[in-house]
Amino acid sequence: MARATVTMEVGTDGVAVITISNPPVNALAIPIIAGLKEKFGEATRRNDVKAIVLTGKGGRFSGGFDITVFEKVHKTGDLSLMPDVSVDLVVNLIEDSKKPIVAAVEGLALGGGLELAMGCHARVSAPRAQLGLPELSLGVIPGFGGTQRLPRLIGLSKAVDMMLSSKPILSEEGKKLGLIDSIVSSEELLKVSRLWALGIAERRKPWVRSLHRTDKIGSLSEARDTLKVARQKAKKTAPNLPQHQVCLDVIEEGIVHGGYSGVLKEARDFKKLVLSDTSKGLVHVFFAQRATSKVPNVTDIGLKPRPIKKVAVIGGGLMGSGIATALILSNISVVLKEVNNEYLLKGRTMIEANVRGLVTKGKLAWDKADKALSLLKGVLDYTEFKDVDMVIEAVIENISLKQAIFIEIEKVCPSRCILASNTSTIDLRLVGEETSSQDRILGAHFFSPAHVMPLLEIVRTEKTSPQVILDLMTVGKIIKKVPVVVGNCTGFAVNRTFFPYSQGAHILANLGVDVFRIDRVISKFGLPMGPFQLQDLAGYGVFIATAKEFAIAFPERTFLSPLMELLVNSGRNGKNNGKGYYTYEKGSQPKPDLTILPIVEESQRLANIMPDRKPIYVTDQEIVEMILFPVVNEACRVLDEGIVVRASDLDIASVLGMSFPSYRGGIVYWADLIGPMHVYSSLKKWSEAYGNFFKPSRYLEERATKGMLLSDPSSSSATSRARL
Ligand SMILES: C[C@H](O)CC(=O)SCCNC(=O)CCNC(=O)[C@H](O)C(C)(C)COP(=O)(O)OP(=O)(O)OC[C@H]1O[C@@H](n2cnc3c(N)ncnc32)[C@H](O)[C@@H]1OP(=O)(O)O
Repeated sequence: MARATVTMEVGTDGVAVITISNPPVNALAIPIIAGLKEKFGEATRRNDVKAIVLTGKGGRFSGGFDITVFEKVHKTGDLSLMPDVSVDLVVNLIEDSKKPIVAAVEGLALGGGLELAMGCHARVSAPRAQLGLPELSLGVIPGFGGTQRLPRLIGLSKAVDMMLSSKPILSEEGKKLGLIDSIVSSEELLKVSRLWALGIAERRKPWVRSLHRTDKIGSLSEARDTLKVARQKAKKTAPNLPQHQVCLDVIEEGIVHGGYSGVLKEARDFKKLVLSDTSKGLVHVFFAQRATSKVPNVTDIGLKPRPIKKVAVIGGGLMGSGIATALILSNISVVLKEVNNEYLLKGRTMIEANVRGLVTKGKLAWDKADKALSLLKGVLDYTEFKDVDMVIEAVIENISLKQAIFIEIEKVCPSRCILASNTSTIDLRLVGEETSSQDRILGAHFFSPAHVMPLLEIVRTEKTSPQVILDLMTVGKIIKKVPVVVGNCTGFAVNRTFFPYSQGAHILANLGVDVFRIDRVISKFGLPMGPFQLQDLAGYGVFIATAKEFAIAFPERTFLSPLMELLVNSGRNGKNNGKGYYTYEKGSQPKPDLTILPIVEESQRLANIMPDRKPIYVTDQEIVEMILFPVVNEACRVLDEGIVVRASDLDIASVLGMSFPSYRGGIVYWADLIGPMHVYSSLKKWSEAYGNFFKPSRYLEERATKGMLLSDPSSSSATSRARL
């Protein structure tokens, strides 16, 4: 591994260039911070140095403070691992330096990286550098003075927006806003930055200390109004995220009592937030997402991904058209195959609507939309398949139809072509059973809407070759998905793990708990909607079909709720026909439909699971746990069976595929934080009262009783509980 170093070279012009080197993103690791303190100290003392330029090696300024240090703090609880950077380095050694310092920015300056740059007296940037303060997405606030300097450089409103959204801007926008002083080509970056620094030393250019500026902040009352609006918005959009309100409070402190006072409060509050569960969860998700790229015996055996330029999608329904949209948006040619012109037209219309929708939302430029659509070709036969690199079959969930398609595509596609199925339920061994191409067959399980949802579950069988898995992982990344490689089983990793989610909700409803209360409690926990509203959205057909599938695979733990069929019989089909648990009218929020209550009562009568025929009493916390602990239990079985490479893959899959709140770290992480023993003993109690659906799995029982975490690798010992 390359060493983290800070170097300094002093030129004959009297400019010291201090360079951060810590590949791949020049993260500000502890040795880098120590190195910066040392070099800035030295440059300040040396008589031959007139001015200083700060830059990053390898075309990237810095990706910010080293997030692995947060991880260490989370594991140990030891805050002393956090170095004092904000005052010691950024205020004392950089901003208050007697020698001018210019940041030469290229590639990216994020978090602490941008904060260092803002402490400098000017910033020169190469084109299209990413500038941002994404700390809130890690559960903290900017901690090197960013909450104070960004508003002073670009104005309060835009600064609040950048911090609360965690989204970066490009240097071109930064120039317009005043964050960047000049944009020059990469080749000229250092030369211009040196001249700029000398220009400041010779008083030809302004010597600006950002923390002392007030001109962009406006009056106190204007600032308070802006912050009030931001607070109200954050309460609605991020109700469970304390860092949003803290960030606004810290900004306000600086506006009322001055930048330095703001910097001090920032440092204090930053340290409190680092230890929060929110930060633990979000930092875990950051690394969990990156870990999915590492698949043993696939990504570590020297294989190179093969280029995938042309993909055939079979089936232009909701999934097929979404998948085709994702591909063409990333410059991959698509042949869309349907069985007749009518269906083909429908598919094409959906794809066009997807693409135009992005344009309307301002997420895609018109010319890019046209370019993407020009990559789509509709066909009714297999002629075009002769030179495709990959096929993704996305027809209805019918085994014999899929088998027939795979026999056909094996014949017409080149022998190197990857044969993927988007099935969400069917065993992939069956899909390719009658072909002799099982080494190139795998699942490409997208989540609906496929051009929006970020997860791609890649399902391999024992026969799928590592090369084919690597190729699909690479395509997944090209089309901006997060590919997670999983094993083959009913429902694969995500649907299998979350199957008990709606089952648990139905058990509670049949035990007499109000369905609308269940939805409210689950939304408050952080899922975008409750289980019943989700059923309305997905349509009851999907629910009934998957319940049947799981009832066959896992009969001992499937609860057959009469409710769904009663709803269908009463003419309801959820959002599809505007009538479900809720009523749906265009332009307004779904409203609870109280006329379903007699239907729920009928279901309760038929299910007959209430003890003494009386509704049970549960707290809100019990509702969350009775719905989500069975999910944890199934996750344990998935781990036990080796369906995922590592526990954190299930975390990322739950966050990206099921919208489990990222700030809770994913389903397994959340359970580990609560404690496996509590999960186990609760399930055991409920299984005794309400049956096998809740029965703890062997894996959960073993881990809980041995004091291990659910995420511990099999060989870990009880001592690892101290990790959380
Ligand atoms: C006190 C301060 O205010 C607090 C902070 O600064 S907190 C940090 C703020 N910075 C961030 O949040 C940026 C986080 N990083 C990113 O968003 C992205 O990594 C990036 C945009 C910089 C680069 O993206 P990309 O090129 O796709 O590479 P990506 O795979 O994400 O990262 C490459 C490697 O660098 C690591 N990395 C990236 N940023 C890191 C950081 N700030 N600290 C430690 N490691 C980091 C990743 O974990 C990954 O490691 P791996 O190869 O072992 O898996």
